[in-house]
Amino acid sequence: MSSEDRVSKPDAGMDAPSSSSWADEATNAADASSAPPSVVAQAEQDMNDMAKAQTDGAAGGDAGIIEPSYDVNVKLSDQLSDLQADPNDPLFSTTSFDALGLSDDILKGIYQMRFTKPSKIQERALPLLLRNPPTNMIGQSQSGTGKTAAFVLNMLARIDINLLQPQALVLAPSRELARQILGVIEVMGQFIQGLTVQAAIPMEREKRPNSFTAHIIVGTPGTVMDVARRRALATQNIRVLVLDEADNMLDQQGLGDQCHRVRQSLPPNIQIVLFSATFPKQVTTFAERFAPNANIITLQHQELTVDGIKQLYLDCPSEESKYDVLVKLYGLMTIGSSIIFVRTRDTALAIEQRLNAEGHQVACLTGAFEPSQRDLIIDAFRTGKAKVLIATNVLSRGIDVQTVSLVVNYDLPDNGRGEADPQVYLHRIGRTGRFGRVGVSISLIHGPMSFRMIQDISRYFGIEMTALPNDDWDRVEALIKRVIKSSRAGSNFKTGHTDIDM
Ligand SMILES: Nc1ncnc2c1ncn2[C@@H]1O[C@H](COP(=O)(O)OP(=O)(O)OP(=O)(O)O)[C@@H](O)[C@H]1O
Repeated sequence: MSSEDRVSKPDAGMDAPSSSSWADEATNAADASSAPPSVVAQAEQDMNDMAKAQTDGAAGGDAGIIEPSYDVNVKLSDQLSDLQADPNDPLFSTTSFDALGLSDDILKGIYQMRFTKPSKIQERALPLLLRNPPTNMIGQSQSGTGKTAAFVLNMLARIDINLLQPQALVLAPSRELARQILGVIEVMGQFIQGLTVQAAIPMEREKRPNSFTAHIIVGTPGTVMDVARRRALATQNIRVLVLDEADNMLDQQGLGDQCHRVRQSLPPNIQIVLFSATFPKQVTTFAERFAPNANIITLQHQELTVDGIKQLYLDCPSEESKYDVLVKLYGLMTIGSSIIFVRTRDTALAIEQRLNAEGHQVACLTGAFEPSQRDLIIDAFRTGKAKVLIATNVLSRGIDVQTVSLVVNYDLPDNGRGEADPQVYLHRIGRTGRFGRVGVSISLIHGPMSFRMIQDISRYFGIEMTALPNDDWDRVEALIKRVIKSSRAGSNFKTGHTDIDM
């Protein structure tokens, strides 16, 4: 397994957790997890309200058009303006981009992307990031709230365009995320004459550059470590280092060692910027050591979930029946785009083959594929050529495809010891509901272990998850369809907190 595969939890050849104890506890779990009628009725009411609000507020007319997410990707919307005017929303801000002291070329890039106002994290982080002398930052905000633009704008503002040397380096945990960030830099920096950006990610031998000389380098830690060691990357003028998904990057079980080695190859007094939606306690100390004396913007667990994402779970009668649920969900999954998260590469391949053999069209992306294959698959997903993607945790973080309206946790994320991994859960479901949009996540559970896991996740974030009825598929389908369809009917922004409050 290459280092770039190690996103949050390795997806390599592990078997799914054994559910042998299920037979004994089946009745309990089924009782405990089948939803009382009032919960289901409440869910139905909420989803009807949400769907109605979406349809009422929809501008209409863009159904079927799918744009690459890093291109011109934000539709101007009155609904978004409403969210950005709500002090309780993570997209709220009182300032404008104009007030941040950015150059005209950078501002043109921002407005070309149709960003009208900063989000909360952008409003709070940017003045601190841009201040001189540069200060380190550890920044946390909910998934899909615009952290990328915050660190990209800081880098663009700090580049000396006349110095043809790498000056800023971004590390991301997967090649897909590194390529996405590179795309954002290119679009945002398109009016800065002479700006160059280069990816340092695993490539087939014949495509590998001999040297990395662009102003901004975006890469995965293993490759960056390698090119720095081979002196193919001149590091002496690098003055900004960004770790996106920083908690994952500093995790000592994963990419931590490589990130530390990259850091050691850079000049001592550089600005270090760490961003993520999650900073679990065990990583905080590492983060503070990695980015000393940083300005810190953090959130409580309870503030982390995005309220535009309707979180559901379905108690399946058997492990095998989870597959049947996928088949039933297929029609809903193709209204927008969907990601099905599984635990292992083997499961991903097995489900892909079975669904395709049965006449459904699905794609699959895991760390087992060749780099060029991975690029083709994610690009097909971004442009809507592939609408349903089965993936391991390799895609759980950072991927921004605005058409994703449904995330399915076929297997719940676990920490390898049979316990839930709330952080990975949060990142996975955060692939939908981006920047004020609505989305649905459905976790398929079976047996007491996964029931306990979903309870632990719900307790961790202080949220109530909604159980779908497991004996009335027509009703489940109608409920989900209304939300997803309305989200494709026009601009799929949520229209206020009450739409989706439980
Ligand atoms: N100020 C803004 N106005 C409108 N749209 C924005 C703004 N800032 C960012 N966006 C859009 O919001 C989406 C989510 O942004 P981004 O991918 O940076 O989120 P994130 O906070 O990094 O999420 P994650 O934690 O999942 O990585 C992107 O499509 C981006 O173009």
